[in-house]
Amino acid sequence: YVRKSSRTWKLLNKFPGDKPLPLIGNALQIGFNSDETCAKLMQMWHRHGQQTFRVTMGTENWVMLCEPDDIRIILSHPTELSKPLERNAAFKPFFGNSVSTAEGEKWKSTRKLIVSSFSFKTLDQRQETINKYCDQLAQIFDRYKDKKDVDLYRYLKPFMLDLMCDSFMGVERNFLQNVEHRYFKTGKNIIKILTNNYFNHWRIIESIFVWTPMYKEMTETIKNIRDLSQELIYSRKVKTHKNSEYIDEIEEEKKKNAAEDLCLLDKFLNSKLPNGEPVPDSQINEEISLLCFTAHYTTTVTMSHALYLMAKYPEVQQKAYEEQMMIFGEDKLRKATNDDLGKMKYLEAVVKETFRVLPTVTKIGRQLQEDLTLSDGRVVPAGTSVVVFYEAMNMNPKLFPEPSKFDPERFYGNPASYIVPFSAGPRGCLGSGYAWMAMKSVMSTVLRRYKLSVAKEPDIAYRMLLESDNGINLKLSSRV
Ligand code: HEM
Repeated sequence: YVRKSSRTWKLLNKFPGDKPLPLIGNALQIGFNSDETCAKLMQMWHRHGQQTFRVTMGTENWVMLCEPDDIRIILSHPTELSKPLERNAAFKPFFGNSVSTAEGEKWKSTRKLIVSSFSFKTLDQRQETINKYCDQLAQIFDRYKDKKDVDLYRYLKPFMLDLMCDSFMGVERNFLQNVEHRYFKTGKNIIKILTNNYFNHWRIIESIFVWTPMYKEMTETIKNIRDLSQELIYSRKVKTHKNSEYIDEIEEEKKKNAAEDLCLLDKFLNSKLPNGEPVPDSQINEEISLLCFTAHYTTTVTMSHALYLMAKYPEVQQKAYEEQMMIFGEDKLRKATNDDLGKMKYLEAVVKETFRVLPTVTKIGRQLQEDLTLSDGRVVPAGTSVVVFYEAMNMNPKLFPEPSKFDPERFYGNPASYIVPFSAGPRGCLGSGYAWMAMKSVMSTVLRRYKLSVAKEPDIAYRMLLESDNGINLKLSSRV
């Protein structure tokens, strides 16, 4: 009765949705297996007429936004920047109060510190490092060509982590030569644990959770991620403070790049707290752990899925290959320049269509501080979580006719698009430009050298990030 008569409920009731039960809300409809939650939410979307709908998770109310105009309103909002409570509770054990969770001054200053490492001028200089690791990747893939299947995740995760360490942390780690490293073994469970944390509210009750095997698994996983960050911090400190040769090198580099220092980790190490004290290593560790993990994971799964879809649809692969041949001509093995990447318009359309059918980030959200008016005049009350429900928007036949068809032509030569895979606005992704560079460079390297076919269908799981539980297994046949 209290719920029904409240102002909040009267406003929420303007959105279609299943009737929530006291205390548990819509838990019965959502189920208790978080791997099935996304599918259950999609069923709700269909059941309620493929439009924005409401869900109650325990005592929390969510409005699942599926209309592009409303998604634009929330993502471009200048002050509604807080992430949902359950999302932050899920992320904090892993990444503390780092940039993607922080709010207010802490968030602003960290974002400002990171952002200059991603300026266009800086990105240009990073292509050389990307090419260095693309060469190593091709040497590894050559061992598989015309012989056995290769799981792309197995090599693209270390590839991306090498790039993150070398390009942004100033430390060469050579994970591509050590793909069995424990970071990847435990790292593959992280998205599952985060998703369980997000949807299984009982985990917030620490006095119960700490006694479960899931808690032990989570703490071991966190330790592995944090250990790597600590190692990077230590290595960089040794390099910069103990080795005068490096100091000279860095000073030289700084002069060359003026305000745009290339090494993001140095910026963290040299930054100060509001009271003038140096930022403690534990806080830097949270930022490095977040950046290294999320950046390598999102980029890996996206490019692996795009390559898988090209293997599955040979006519798409052929068109992407022809585009590569137009750009590189006879010199098939030339290193890609930034100019070349800019010309890969069809490949770009393939990745956008991949984002649509297999959205890497499946949901993002904001916890409303004030009432929010949507494009049709309905008001979402303060305190509600508004969730950008990518899977539903991307499958809406009004926006994308024949939505289950994989058709990159939708995006080819058509810059206007409803998909926002990197989010947008004040809290949008800081690494999108870099991710595009890395993805296009890898896909260009692969497409020019090998003809791809599917070796095993992936076992796709819709979690906070979409991933395949059995990797992405392809056959590579020689093209050169
Ligand atoms: C295909 C790859 C990637 C995808 C799909 C992706 C997507 C996203 C999304 C959806 C957000 C959430 C924004 C929000 O809640 O509104 C985000 C945030 C962020 N991303 Fe990415 N990302 C990718 C790669 C990267 C890379 C390579 C980096 C860094 C090198 C990066 C750094 C960040 C940071 C720092 C934030 C937090 C921004 C903030 O809260 O202010 N991302 N990304």
